[in-house]
Amino acid sequence: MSSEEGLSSTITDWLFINSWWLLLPFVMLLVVAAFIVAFVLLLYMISPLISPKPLKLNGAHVVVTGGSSGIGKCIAVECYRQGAFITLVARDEAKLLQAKKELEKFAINDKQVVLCISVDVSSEYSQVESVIKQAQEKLGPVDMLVNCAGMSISAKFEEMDVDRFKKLMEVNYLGSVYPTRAVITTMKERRMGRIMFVSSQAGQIGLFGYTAYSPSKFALRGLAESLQMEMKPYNIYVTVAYPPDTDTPGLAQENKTKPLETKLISETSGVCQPDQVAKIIVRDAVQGNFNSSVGPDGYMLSALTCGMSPVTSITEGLQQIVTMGLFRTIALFYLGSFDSIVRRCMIQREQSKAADKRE
Ligand SMILES: NC(=O)C1=CN([C@@H]2O[C@H](COP(=O)(O)OP(=O)(O)OC[C@H]3O[C@@H](n4cnc5c(N)ncnc54)[C@H](OP(=O)(O)O)[C@@H]3O)[C@@H](O)[C@H]2O)C=CC1
Ligand SMILES: CCCCCCCCCCCCCCCC(=O)[C@@H](N)CO
Repeated sequence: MSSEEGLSSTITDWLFINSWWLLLPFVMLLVVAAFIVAFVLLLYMISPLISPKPLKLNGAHVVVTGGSSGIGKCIAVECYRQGAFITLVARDEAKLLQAKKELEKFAINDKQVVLCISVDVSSEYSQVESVIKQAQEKLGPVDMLVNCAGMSISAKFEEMDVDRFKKLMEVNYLGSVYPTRAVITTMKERRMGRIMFVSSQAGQIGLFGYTAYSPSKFALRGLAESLQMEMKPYNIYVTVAYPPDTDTPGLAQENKTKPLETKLISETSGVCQPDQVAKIIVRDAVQGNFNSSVGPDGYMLSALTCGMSPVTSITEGLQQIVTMGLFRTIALFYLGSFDSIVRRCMIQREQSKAADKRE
């Protein structure tokens, strides 16, 4: 007797039946059930991975807060070049008009319009709501909102003016909540739209000098994740962008007071040009990608910090699964080098203080 016959006779003995083939229907049922379970599991895994339909920028109405300078201006240019109608939002009217002039050089047809609105996005919700209403009356419902208005202050925690913590939260976080709140009802009704939040690499890792800035950028991620879960059934897609240092008036301003440690640590991922950053951000927003990063460091940081954030393509999900352990290993080296920068700067400061005393 072969071992197989031996096994089937043991099972049939145990079940008190005399022929193994009587088990066949049960075995088949089991196999079918297993297939159904596997299929349902696969559907669950695949369903969040289905990519949204890209947004057509030609003829779309795009609102860009912080659109009068730096990254925001370049995002506006990028959308305008693809045929969009643009509303620029910022406080300084002269800068807005200047940006409008620059944008208009890139028109691709004579119907395109650039509207300028002067408002502080962080002051009063009612004000923001009323200017968005004006913009919608003039250029139609908003198809894409880019929340780019923001500012950065870097300093050591104990040297940061206490009111700056509140200020950065107001401008960077609430200044993104208000415009979003003002456009979302119409987007839901139309069952379409894109919301973009411009965070920062400093919204993925906390760094020396960014105790006030980083939290305001981390907050955007929490907002974006929650909002995306609410908005997905309405075909509204949320994107969070995490740019590295980018050559803008905002960065020049920040550099005036930046601690040496922050400077040295930030140099790790270099300085990008705003038009390149804007191209990547606009491409990701059009595709409805939840995550938008720039450069190899940006790619690693995003894979490493993906957590429970939504996935928008099968390749993105697979890449995260495969690379996470490797990137964590690399990250440990980065963290080691940041620690050593901080230690070296501290020793240097103490030495120069001691030398000053001796003189
Ligand atoms: N440059 C960089 O290195 C990086 C920047 N970022 C983020 O990108 C965004 C843009 O940065 P960047 O281009 O450097 O900045 P800029 O300082 O060059 O531009 C900031 C824009 O936001 C507007 N703005 C600022 N505060 C307000 C407000 N309260 N209400 C309305 N508009 C406002 C400004 O106009 P006005 O002053 O007239 O209101 C301006 O148009 C920021 O959110 C920043 O945190 C992220 C990563 C890197
Ligand atoms: C595998 C792990 C890779 C880790 C890479 C780490 C790179 C750290 C560099 C951080 C740079 C922070 C830029 C902040 C820019 C900003 O928002 C302000 N300039 C705004 O003005």
